[in-house]
Amino acid sequence: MPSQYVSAPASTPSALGDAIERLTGGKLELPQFTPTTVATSLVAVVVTLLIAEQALWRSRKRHLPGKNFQIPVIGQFAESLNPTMEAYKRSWATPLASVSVFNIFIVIASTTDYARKILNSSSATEPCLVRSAKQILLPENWVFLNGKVHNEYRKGLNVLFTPKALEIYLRVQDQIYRKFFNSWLADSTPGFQPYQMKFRDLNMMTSLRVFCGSYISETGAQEISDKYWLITQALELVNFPFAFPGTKVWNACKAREVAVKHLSKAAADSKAAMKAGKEADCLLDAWVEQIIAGKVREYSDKEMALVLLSFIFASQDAMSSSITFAFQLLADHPAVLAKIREEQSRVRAGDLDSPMSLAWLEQMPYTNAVTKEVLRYRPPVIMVPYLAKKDFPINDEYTVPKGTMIIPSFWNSLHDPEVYPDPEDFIPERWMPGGANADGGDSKNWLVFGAGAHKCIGQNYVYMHMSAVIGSAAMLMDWEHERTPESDEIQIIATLFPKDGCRLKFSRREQQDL
Ligand code: HEM
Repeated sequence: MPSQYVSAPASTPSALGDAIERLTGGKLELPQFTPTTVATSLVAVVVTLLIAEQALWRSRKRHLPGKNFQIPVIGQFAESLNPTMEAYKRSWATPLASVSVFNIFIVIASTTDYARKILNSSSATEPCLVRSAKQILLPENWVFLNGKVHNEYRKGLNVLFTPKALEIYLRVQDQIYRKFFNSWLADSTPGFQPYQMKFRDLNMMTSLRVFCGSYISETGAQEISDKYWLITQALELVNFPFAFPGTKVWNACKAREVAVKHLSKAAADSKAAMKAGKEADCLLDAWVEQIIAGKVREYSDKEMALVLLSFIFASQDAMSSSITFAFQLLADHPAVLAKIREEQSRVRAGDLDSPMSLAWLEQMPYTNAVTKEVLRYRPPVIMVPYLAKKDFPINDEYTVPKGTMIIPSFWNSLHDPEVYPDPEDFIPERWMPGGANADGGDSKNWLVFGAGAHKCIGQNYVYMHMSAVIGSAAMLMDWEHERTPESDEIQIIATLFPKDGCRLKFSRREQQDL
């Protein structure tokens, strides 16, 4: 049997030497590796790579607007670190634009038709969120599923947003709002304070209590809320590529570990309580109720925790942004606030103690119109990064190359004067009978929640949350806004916020004002 390994014949070196000598006439001259030749070769390699990089950029971008040359290696990384509305608006000035960051080729699409085409082409595109999202949310999280398996998973989660479930959440929400309102009213700090982070806290506590009821302790909820900011900070369009200790992504992963620990325990506790016959009073309970009834399949504690994490991840920044702008805009538009109060007084008929209900909300078209207008005027999510899974012909002239990050952007659609007259003005009346958008239906420009298979699953909860918080605040409190030169400037921290942090002062509304 031949051996598996064969040694080289002992004669090989001398045979090779003989052959070389015959070929070179005995004069073999090896190149001289002087420092100069090494340096010259290195320069040649680097220059070739740099030319190739620029050539690749040009070949991908073709005729699309974008810089003619990119900064080697990093491209437009510096700009992506501190995104500004002015820079974004420049990139939305043409229907398609192109940028490159760390050689990630990015196409930005800013018309309604292109945005819809990208969001609805699930065979060619899929959400890629920002690159850090997979590290933070964990690759097995359902939000990274696509196609049929994503649809199936999502169907199972729809039970969490039925009117019956939303009614339960509304009761929880009202308690949290009142707790926060009271703490703001009790704050004796003189003058105005930035409220953006306080709205964030309100929103995080509302989410945690709506999702987990009392299965998370006060300290646990506070711990998640405090650490969650680290996750937001890591959501840059392009992060430093490695999650080394101390980097934003590393800190965010640590924050996620804490959150998942608390959320998994909450899921286990809800299962035990519901089996023991408890009445559902939070999202986890509503979910377990459906599981026990056999209407949806079993989910492990970790799986439920990751779904809740995805909800917090998807909602926290966007909701905080909208609530911040709602308070600022209402202070700046006292006539709008007065109309909300008039509607609230009428529907509540003087009852300020009962929590808001879905039936009440349905009778508050003006408050709901304000919610819609806040979302349109300052859409929290101005773009969603998608990935071209294959070459994707976006129009007859241009095919987005496979592997491109392709970003549908929503600002232009929501500020389109053809659809929303005077788009730069805050006009809730446009959604009321007789107004330009009175049909209230989602026109094709209404991209606040995206479109297609991954359209926001929480949108009904968003409308309800916004209208409930605005309505209750309007009845219970007065507030003033300190306008600064930066009040109308927009800062982008994953979503949009007023640059000065929204400086407000709250006071209790006297009974005779009601
Ligand atoms: C003002 C608040 C919110 C805004 C503006 C918003 C907007 C969006 C947008 C634009 C998308 C991407 C859609 C697409 O790719 O086409 C999205 C996805 C998503 N949103 Fe929201 N969202 C908000 C609040 C919420 C809330 C409160 C929840 C959960 C309770 C939530 C859960 C999700 C989830 C899970 C996804 C991914 C859905 C999927 O991949 O199937 N969002 N949202």
